Amino acid sequence: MKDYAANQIIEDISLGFIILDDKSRILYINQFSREKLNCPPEVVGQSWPEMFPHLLEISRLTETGGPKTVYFTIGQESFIAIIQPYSKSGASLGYMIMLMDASQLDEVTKELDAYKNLHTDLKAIFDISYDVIYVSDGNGITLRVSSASERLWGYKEEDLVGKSVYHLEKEGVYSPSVTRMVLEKKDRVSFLQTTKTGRRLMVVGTPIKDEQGNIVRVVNASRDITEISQLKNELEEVKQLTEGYKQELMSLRKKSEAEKKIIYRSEKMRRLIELAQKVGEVDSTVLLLGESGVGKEVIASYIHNWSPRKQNPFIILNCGSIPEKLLEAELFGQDLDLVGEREGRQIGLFKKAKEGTLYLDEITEMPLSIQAKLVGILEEYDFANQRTGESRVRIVASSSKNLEDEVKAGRFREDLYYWLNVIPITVPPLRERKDDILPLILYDLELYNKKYKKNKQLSANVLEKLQHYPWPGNIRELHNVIERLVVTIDDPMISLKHVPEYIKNNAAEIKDVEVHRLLPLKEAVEKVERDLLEMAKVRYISTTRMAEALGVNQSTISRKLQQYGISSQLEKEAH
Ligand SMILES: Nc1ncnc2c1ncn2[C@@H]1O[C@H](COP(=O)(O)OP(=O)(O)OP(=O)(O)O)[C@@H](O)[C@H]1O
Repeated sequence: MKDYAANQIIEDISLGFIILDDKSRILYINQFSREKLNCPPEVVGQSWPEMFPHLLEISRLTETGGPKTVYFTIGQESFIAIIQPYSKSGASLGYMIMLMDASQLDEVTKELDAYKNLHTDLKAIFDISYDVIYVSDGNGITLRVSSASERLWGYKEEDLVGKSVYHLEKEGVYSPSVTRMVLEKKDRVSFLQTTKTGRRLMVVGTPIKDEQGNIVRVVNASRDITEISQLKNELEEVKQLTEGYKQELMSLRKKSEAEKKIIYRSEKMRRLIELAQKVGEVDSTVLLLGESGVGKEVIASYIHNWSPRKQNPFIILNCGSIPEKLLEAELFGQDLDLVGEREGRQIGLFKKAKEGTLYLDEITEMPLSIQAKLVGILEEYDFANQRTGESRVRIVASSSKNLEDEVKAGRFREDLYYWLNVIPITVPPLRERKDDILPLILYDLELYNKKYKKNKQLSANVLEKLQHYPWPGNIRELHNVIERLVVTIDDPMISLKHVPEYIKNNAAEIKDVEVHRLLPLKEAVEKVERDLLEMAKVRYISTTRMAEALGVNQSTISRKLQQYGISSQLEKEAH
């Protein structure tokens, strides 16, 4: 084992080992060398330069003395030879040559070349980049800066490399330092920055972390958006101007429409209009409730036109008709990524409505995520208002659903409900203010006659039917029915036969007192009494209930039922 060790190892290892004497004769050559150099069997004692004339390089080196390293190839293989002279007491005794397979080194060399190329490419990118690319280490020491730094900040790469970003920030080279912020936040940071040279930059700083999560590099890219920003501002100004004109036009049109169009005669509506006028004078948030088509939007517009805000925009946003993402963008603004959340918000409708009124129609249709953001804005407004007393957009919201039910069902945020429910106004359905029906019909008849250049009349019977119909779609339905009659009927006089069946059938159900001919008063009163009792009998199960509905006492009902010979069975049940 002992003997084996020294000789055999040298013989067997994958390294070449050759010893030459001072005359360059081969004294020893191991297995690896013999194989790789294709030696003939009798090689020991032969002259190295004669045996291997193709390895002249090595022969020549052996003549020059000191240790040398040579790179050479034989066929497809490449080798490195280290030539080491050996001597004793100053006299040269010969040379030792070590041979190594250089194929592995080839790989390393290739990789090194690839890195060199990559470095050249990166440097080129760095230097031609329009953005400033800024690389620092985990301690904030500047490692590299692209040449755009001179154009954007007025500092060359050599002014910055090697310096701490904390120091450069203090010196005011840039402020704030995005690297510092990334190192503090340990996360990506982006913001807008104006440089000392007046450039507007969009800065994005990204941490590069090692496997343990430690920041090893911070890479920042700062893009010059001065021109874009100027263009954007100009565009925004133009947009605002256009929006302003549009709103002005709209509100002018709306104003005249609203003033013309609020048709009413009922006491309920008179009181509601009075309330709307009072509400118009203050800034409180209004919640308009009522069935679809009752005129909530008309009232909202009336409130706006009655308010000191009437010169400012009245903006309507139907929360149910726009997809969620678009609704969010409409309300709070777009380009959140580009301009940052706060600026983004201000471009939305809240900014557009300025000191006007924002009408949020069908507020219950607003997705919960947007409701949350709206609450945030209302809180901000409230805070700003308390602080500065500054007047902001006034919010009028509407709902045709019962908001409390929506809150209970978890579809509407309770806090938003309280924010909005400051002044609730319920617009009653048309069937609860029948006095308004006739003026509305006559108004529409005139409107559509004019619009379609017709001269239609409605017969007394038709007017009567229409007044007795419950109008589940309220004023919107009434508009549609009158428009359809005016457009589709050829006869100049629209009579009952032209009225849709569903109207006639439903109108009959809620018949009021009808008089078709002159008759003695006593007889008429009796007829009405009988009809009323018949109707009440169908609807109520006891004479007590009937008495309540007809506003008399129960004994009167019993007596009258007897008088007119109407079922006495009911009376018995009632007792
Ligand atoms: N008092 C009124 N006089 C004349 N027209 C009216 C009146 N009230 C409402 N209208 C008209 O009826 C239609 C429906 O009104 P509006 O859109 O204001 O109802 P709404 O309650 O807001 O409906 P929705 O809940 O479906 O949005 C509109 O064309 C409106 O101009």
